[in-house]
Amino acid sequence: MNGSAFLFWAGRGLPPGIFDTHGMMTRFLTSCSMRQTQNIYLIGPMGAGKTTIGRLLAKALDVRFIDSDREIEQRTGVCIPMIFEYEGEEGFRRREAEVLAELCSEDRVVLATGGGSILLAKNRELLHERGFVVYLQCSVEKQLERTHKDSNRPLLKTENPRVKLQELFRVREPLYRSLADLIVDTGTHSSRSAVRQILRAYYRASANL
Ligand SMILES: Nc1ncnc2c1ncn2[C@@H]1O[C@H](COP(=O)(O)OP(=O)(O)OP(=O)(O)O)[C@@H](O)[C@H]1O
Ligand SMILES: O=C(O)C1=C[C@@H](O)[C@@H](O)[C@H](O)C1
Ligand SMILES: [Mg+2]
Repeated sequence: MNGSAFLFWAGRGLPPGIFDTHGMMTRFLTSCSMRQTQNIYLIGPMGAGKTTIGRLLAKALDVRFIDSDREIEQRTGVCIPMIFEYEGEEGFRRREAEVLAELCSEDRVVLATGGGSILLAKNRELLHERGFVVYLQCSVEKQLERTHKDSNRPLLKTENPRVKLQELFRVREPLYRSLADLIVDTGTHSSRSAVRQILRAYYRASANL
């Protein structure tokens, strides 16, 4: 293992319980093993659990958690639906790319990205370069279940959110997959179980360097 501290928990040993992975399915892609990184970036569709799992993961690693959607809201002082209303999706994507570029310059962070952040090639490149990328995956049915009470997702303010989510899935799923160092199904696993899978795979990837 390279002596420079590229592991969050370098020198501290493994976080307790991360091998406690009974019954979990992990698809581990080794492409990241050539890159040194101190960051974990969560990608995936709305309601997949990026914010929820990201918080838990950062806590387990004792590193900073950043949610790019919240960061955009804090910087602009308005909520995401309002940005969509005044500047359209294009305006939002511009802001998102700016914020992402800044957040990707940080080290030792767990970053929950916006569901559409992978649409721009420059964002995908940055995420790939600077972090261990985890695709949190779940079915459209699960997404609907998890998002139906929340009005903070402008793309779902439509007559038929199911159709919208299916359309987004068709376009985005190949992009999420192509970028992922690890894919975790949050539809069938609890948040805590997802965190354990991520820690285990990240540790393995780092140990392969
Ligand atoms: N296994 C699970 N993993 C993650 N979240 C879950 C799980 N089961 C239920 N949830 C719930 O799903 C809801 C949506 O999760 P969350 O807001 O973290 O998704 P998100 O990916 O950040 O969505 P968005 O892209 O819209 O910000 C939360 O209320 C969370 O508690
Ligand atoms: O899937 C999307 O395009 C979005 C997901 C959210 O995280 C927000 O970034 C915004 O609502 C757009
Ligand atoms: Mg979120």
